[in-house]
Amino acid sequence: MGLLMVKTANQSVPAGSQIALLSLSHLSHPYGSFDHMASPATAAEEENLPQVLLLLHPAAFTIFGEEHFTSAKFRFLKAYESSLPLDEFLAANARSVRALLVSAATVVGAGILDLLPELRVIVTTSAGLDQLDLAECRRRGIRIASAGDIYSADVADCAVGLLIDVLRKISASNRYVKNGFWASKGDYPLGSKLCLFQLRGKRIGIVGLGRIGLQVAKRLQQGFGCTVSYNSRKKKNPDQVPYPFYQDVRELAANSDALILCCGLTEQTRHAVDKEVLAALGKAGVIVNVARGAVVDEKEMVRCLVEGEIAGAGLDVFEDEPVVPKELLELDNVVLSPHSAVLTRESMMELARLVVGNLEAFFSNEPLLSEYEDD
Ligand SMILES: O=CC(=O)O
Repeated sequence: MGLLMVKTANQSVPAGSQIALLSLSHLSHPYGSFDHMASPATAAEEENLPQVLLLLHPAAFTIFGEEHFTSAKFRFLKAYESSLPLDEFLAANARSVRALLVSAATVVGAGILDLLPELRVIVTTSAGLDQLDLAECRRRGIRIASAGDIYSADVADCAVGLLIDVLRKISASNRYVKNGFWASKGDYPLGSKLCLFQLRGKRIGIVGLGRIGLQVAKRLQQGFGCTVSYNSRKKKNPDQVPYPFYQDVRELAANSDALILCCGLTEQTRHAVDKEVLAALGKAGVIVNVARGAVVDEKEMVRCLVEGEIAGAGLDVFEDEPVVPKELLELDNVVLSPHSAVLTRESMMELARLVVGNLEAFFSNEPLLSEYEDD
């Protein structure tokens, strides 16, 4: 058994016998010390450890520091260290791998799973699971451990930050001052298009009231005096979640000043925010997306922003990352971040612990720490 490391996204990846698939693209920062990690086994001991197949961007993993993922209970099988194409590597080296470590950028479909017949667990560094073929995993009895709740507060903070920035034009004003325009052109222009909006009292529509959505709701209601409504797969128990529920995203948009997208990407939520929803949100409406780019029909959203059919957008995610529609780069009513809502030093440190903890639990036949369960 073992962990297999595989390259992701635009990179070719070799395949093997014991692989954990992981794309640690969001671990590429210095995150400090990891005193919690077990001391590495000796070379001889390590040879006998189960392998975890690691499918990830090798540079990201190296920069993050492999030492943070050390365990006396497993070792990584790094597909990217092989010159073989991924499928050949997997076929030759990973057939007995039972655990796979991946990230949000590592697409795992039936093709890869076919090459890993012994695979029993996928540990992903992501909260979202849209990169995994969940139905295939279920069918094959492969368990999944995600980042669970680790990022929720950070993503909620980011969503609120993006909303405030769009309404108050913080980034745009920052550019204005730094470009020397305050001195050369006078006060920041507050014409009809560039006006600043108040956050207090705004009607917030949250799409996806899970762990992240609930934290966004709490921040905006309790901290900023906003009213909150939501759309979700199912209506929540009103005793626990008192916010008004809208079954239809279009109706939610029609009753909101800002729509904040916090849902997972599924066949049901793909392009859930379409032309009609954007029209319902209207000229004074703002979109904030910390979910997945494809939850919005991006082309339509860009058109609405350019033509002033919605007021602004705060976007951490895009349909074709890292490609960002060039029209958005010009707009002062649009604030962009590079899918970095989860990236804090603290959450990355917690993530390393969780990843190692999940894999150790798996190899010790103990319950996973953050197992995903279908509902
Ligand atoms: O977007 C990031 C994640 O799903 O973890």
